[in-house]
Amino acid sequence: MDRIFIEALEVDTIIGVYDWERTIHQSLRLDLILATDIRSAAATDDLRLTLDYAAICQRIQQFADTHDFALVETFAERLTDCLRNDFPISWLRLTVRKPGAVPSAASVGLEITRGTLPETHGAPQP
Ligand SMILES: Nc1nc2c(c(=O)[nH]1)N=C([C@H](O)[C@@H](O)CO)CN2
Repeated sequence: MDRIFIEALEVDTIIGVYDWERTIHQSLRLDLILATDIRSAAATDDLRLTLDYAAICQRIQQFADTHDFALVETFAERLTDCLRNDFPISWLRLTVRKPGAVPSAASVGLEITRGTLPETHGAPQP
């Protein structure tokens, strides 16, 4: 299975559990890996036959603009549902980082993996 990736996408949103976080916008930094089969798009040179990473980035910022959550967990899970609903994504790995949330840490956040990899019959891959 081939994979399309998006690295270090910065999105602004309202996110956080504390009262002061409910009144400001903060940046999240996202990495995505999206499983797909690029062969038909490559054979025909046709964007419609692959996952359009620009359209996916645009959808992510639109999602961030129209939702506000307390937890990065909720943001990640709901964004994943949204992307899998709007694009033909059978499997994805999403990393969400919240820069500056813990000043003494280089980074905090989470990574989730959802869906199945067709050619591996659902077995997880690194
Ligand atoms: N597992 C999580 N822990 C924490 C979260 C979170 O979203 N998931 N959020 C916060 C605060 O909002 C923090 O980012 C503010 O600095 C604390 N812990």
